[in-house]
Amino acid sequence: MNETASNDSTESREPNGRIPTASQLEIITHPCEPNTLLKVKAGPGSGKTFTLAHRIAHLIKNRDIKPSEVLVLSMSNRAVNNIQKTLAKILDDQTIKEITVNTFHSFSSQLIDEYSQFYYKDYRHKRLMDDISWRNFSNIFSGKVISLDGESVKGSITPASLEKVLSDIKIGKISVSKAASEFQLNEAYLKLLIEYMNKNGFIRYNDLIINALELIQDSLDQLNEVGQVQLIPTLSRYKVVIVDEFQDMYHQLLSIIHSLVKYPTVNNGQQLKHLTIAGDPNQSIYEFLGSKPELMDFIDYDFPSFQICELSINETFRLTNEISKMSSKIAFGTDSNIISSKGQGELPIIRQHYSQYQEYIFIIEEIIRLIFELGGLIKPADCIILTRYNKEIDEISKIMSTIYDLNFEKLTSGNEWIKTKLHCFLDILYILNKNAGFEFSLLSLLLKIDNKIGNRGRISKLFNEYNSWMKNNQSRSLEDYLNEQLIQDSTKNNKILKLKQIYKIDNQSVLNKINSFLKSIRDERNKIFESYNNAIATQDHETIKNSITPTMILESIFNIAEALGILDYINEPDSQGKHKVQDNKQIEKDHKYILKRWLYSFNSSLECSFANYIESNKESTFLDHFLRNCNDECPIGNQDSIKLSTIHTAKGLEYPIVFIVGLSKFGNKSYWESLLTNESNSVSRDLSKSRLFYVASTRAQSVLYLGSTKPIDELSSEVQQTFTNKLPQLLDSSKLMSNLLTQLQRPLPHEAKLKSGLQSYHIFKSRKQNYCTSSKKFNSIECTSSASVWPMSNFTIPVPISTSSKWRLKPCKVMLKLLMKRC
Ligand SMILES: Nc1ncnc2c1ncn2[C@@H]1O[C@H](COP(=O)(O)OP(=O)(O)OP(=O)(O)O)[C@@H](O)[C@H]1O
Repeated sequence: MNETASNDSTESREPNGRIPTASQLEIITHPCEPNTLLKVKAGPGSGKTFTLAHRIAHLIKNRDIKPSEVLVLSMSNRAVNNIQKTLAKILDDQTIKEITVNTFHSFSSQLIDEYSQFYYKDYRHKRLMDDISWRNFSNIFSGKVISLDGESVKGSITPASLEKVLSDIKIGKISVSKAASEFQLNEAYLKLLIEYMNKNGFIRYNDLIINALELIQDSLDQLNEVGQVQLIPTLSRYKVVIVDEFQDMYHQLLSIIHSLVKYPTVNNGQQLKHLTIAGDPNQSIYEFLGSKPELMDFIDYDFPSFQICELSINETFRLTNEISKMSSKIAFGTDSNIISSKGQGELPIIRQHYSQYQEYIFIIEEIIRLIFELGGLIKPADCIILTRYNKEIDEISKIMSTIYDLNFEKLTSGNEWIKTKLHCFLDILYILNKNAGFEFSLLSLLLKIDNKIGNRGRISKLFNEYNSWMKNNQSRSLEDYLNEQLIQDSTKNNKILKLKQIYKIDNQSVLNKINSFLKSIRDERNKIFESYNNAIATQDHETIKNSITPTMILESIFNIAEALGILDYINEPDSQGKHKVQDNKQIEKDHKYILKRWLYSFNSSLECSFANYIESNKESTFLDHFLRNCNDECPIGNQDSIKLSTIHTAKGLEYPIVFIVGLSKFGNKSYWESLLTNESNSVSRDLSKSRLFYVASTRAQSVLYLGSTKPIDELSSEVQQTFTNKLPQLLDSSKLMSNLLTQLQRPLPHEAKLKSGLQSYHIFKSRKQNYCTSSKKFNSIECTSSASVWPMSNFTIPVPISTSSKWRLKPCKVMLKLLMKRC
């Protein structure tokens, strides 16, 4: 069914033809008076994001709302991108630029950056502490004697507890003195650490929301005290606040929505802003952060004086009837009341597997079959594999690279490399650019090059010495201190050198590393800024923008990392825990595959950020831009790679072909087993698991696969009615084919292409068979079929990893090769 409203809908029509339906149109055209709340509850694929984008356009075109008066917030960058993509189809570029569409965290971050200086005299530019920076901080400051501003105090606490203490103090859960007594800590030590963090502008990701809330409150307090308008201009400008993915809200985000809606609006008297929220309670999967499906109802209590209207959309544009029906039945035991605009498809597929490894192989080879058999109609990027944990993604990606040499891409909520060992690249760049808090980056890197027992104690000593030196050398940096010490060392007047005393281990080797590291920093800084200054002299905007490029940054990072001696650290696998006896060579190999993925992630992050930088009007260097935005700017994937994602990360996305990994590492049971057997009834159902399954299964546009440990006839009658265990024969199923073709908007390849695809698939199968039955080494065989037209043309037949020379190269060379290749 495609119930399309005729009159007003023509005005909301997109140039390429998507027209809002009647229920969508009711939401789009709903008024946006002050003191009103519009709640949109709708299921997966009903077009909530699509409808919100059209509503924004409608309010601007027909309701006298200026683009700059609209604030749109969501949880994830992906949701923000989706809204912007739809807006781009219906509004012009200039209008879109004036609308604020952002994630809660990024919005808060910009608010703090832009306005804190007006409200706090001694405000320092902030440095966002991601998880790894925070761990480094805890490692450096969690023990021994710390001396800050001349005071030396003793502290002794584990890094994990320190992290907890500081977070709890920050959110006001505990006072400093109470925390000190509870954790048996020196109160002065704790105070000094907090002061140090504030002085350097250190801020945790979650603190962004708290700080923004504080800023909003402080601006209102000033207004009350001073009695004159001291409002934050952006906030007082908004008249309409729109929140997508509302089912994911948790306490802090609700507080900020509350403050924003209640923030005074210029020329609007006492009236509060209009609020539109959209979400699906059945897709609430962030319980661990505090989100609850009921929040969509509880919001009414936050705005008692508001006129509230609730609307819904009962159709889905993503799911086939079969997938929609199965999802509701298996997840919640209910019939779906959603009508599919796509009509009939084929039943989802459930397959029995005997081990997790076997399931992974099945998935990969099924993707290969689908791509080959349809002559390249299906691209690798049309397929996504959904897992519960990142660990499973690592295992699948390892098999994909080692056995099949396939391209894959892991979807992450931010850029993956930031959460890995490559985080040290970020530290290098902070130092290179002398960003706020860069002395902390220096300490973090020093902790890595001196990796012997006692390194935390040595770093504390170094930090204390630097602080005493600072008494006579105000405002000079740790880098200056180290340089001064090393110059004295080279003049051999070194008996009294503090640095030498601290690093007396290792015959000078740490000192040498520090020395060459600092030199390389100076050299690379000169190179980069010389290029920038030369460009400034030309006064040509283009030349200035291109004066610091991703390639230059990569080269600098590489040179500095080499001088720092940090490549060993990057190339070394993480420790596997004492109890696991594992083959060391295997661990090393595994690490190299993962490292390859991280490097791609870093490289694409640079590329993506550079593209945004070139488009932006802001005056800054690319290095500045990258350091400010690398947490938020995530590259959009390419067509040649199969997608891998946890279910949480894939929320809000849709793919033609979806595989849900069924088997779990622990025990022989499928994680979903309670949903698939008669075990679960409406009373015993684990609703968090149900919602997670629902989110996973409703990502599928055409074909859905699920793994199980049991054969279909041993599963519940619901499973038997809503699934099949037969693999889809795409060319023989007209329903599935027409569904896929409409979905993909690509023509069916010619007969010849289909034929050669089939041929290639047979070659793949038979060579794989030979490989499996032969115990001899098998050399890499390129697929020599004439079908060189589709993306898998240079697909490599299984190669035992020992025969691959790719990773025998020196790791640093590999790194450089990979990094440069993509630039
Ligand atoms: N009126 C329409 N006509 C055609 N396609 C539509 C229409 N409305 C939405 N769609 C399409 O339906 C798909 C799902 O839309 P959208 O992502 O906005 O759904 P959603 O409700 O936000 O889903 P989820 O809750 O799963 O995140 C998109 O591909 C979108 O383009």
